Amino acid sequence: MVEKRISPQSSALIGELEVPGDKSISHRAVIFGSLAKGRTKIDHFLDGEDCLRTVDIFQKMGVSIEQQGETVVINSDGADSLIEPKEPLYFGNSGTTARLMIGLLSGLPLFTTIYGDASLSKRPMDRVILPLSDMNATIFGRSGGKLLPLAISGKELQAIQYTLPVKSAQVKSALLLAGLFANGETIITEKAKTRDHTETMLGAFGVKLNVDGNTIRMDGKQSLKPTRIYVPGDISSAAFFLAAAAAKPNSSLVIKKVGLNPTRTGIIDVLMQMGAQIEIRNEERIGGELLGDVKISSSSLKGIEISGDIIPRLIDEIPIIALLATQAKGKTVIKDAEELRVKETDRIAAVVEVLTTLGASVTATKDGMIIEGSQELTGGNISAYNDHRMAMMGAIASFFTKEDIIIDDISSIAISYPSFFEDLKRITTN
Ligand SMILES: O=C(O)C1=C[C@@H](OP(=O)(O)O)[C@@H](O)[C@H](O)C1
Ligand SMILES: C=C(OP(=O)(O)O)C(=O)O
Repeated sequence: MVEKRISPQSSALIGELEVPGDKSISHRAVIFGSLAKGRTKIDHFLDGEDCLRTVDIFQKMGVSIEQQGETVVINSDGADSLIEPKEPLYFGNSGTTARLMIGLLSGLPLFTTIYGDASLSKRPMDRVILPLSDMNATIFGRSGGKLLPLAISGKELQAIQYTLPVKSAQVKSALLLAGLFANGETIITEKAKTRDHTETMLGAFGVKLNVDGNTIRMDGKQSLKPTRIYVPGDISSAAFFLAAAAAKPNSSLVIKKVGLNPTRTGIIDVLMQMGAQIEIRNEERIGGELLGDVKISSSSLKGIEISGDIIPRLIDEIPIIALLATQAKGKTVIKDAEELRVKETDRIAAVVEVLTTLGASVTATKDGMIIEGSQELTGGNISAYNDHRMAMMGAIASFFTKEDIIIDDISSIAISYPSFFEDLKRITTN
């Protein structure tokens, strides 16, 4: 446990910053690089705990991966060369590693057992196991096959046509990874578009797939060709500073080379709708992914309703959006976000608890929350619930409190943003 006391921050957020690489893209780069025969180099990789779990798993299956900070070099003999790990594979806190790897391991001729930390062991895995079972996968798990630990007896799978009942890029990606090694054509339809990094990166690794609206079609038995990947800055990490700068008077901040994939920019749309001043500059596309510089200046903000198809485009940003809403004029209503209940912690309950402790008026609903605006925040003892996004939201709250904030444990921040406090220091003056 690493407790942290943060005094009220009077400084505005000023300057330029590049945030670490995108977590979702970093995971996928390691997975696809390990499946491709040859050398894949990844630049601006996220050196965070979740992505290091994915690296470790492929090393345990015999892939040569050299990782030094933000540079990763993978030399693989391809998917056929992966060896059966002698020990159970540990997925730590990472839902993305778990869901994607369950999909992949189901279709490879290996027996594996997998487990995670206390948080991951509570998160639902049946959302991937059920469609994989339809593909003929053999997976056994705790709690009637719903929870980790799992045992997977990988084998040849049969492609399926599937409409995702949950709006989840992890489920979509798990099925695409299983589909890569299956017989036949995998057809996946989503009700709302979720992050499409898997589809984009499969294309960069030479896999042929067809995306038509919300439907993806991909033939199985395709092989991947190695490539070079540049990982854009993680907009989900940038979101903490963008939100702080939007509301803290006299702020002017530029986040450079941040990922601007439209399936991830719900936070930019929300900030604009709330009245933030935002400019996007220097847009470019690398490896199919859009990135650019985002300039934000403080302004007076208003509360809005956030619901429907935008939710998957900002799902991980809801804790920081909720904090921001306490500083806007009027009410903010968040709906259709029941997925928050099955993240690292129940993020609806956690956000409401933390903001209430800080003196805000927030009500939980079954699929979101209602946040009153123009709230003066006090300070006090809060829990991070062992959840990186809750810990960073708590730290940013110090820009708006009158008293110190004491966060029970900030160690989870290393999951997605190990240099969070150093970066925060660079853009503030106190
Ligand atoms: O595919 C991914 O990389 C992710 C998808 C989202 O989860 P769901 O697929 O559960 O919505 C997101 O919350 C998570 O941080 C990363
Ligand atoms: C939900 C998250 O990640 P994961 O599902 O990979 O644990 C997150 O990073 O906010």
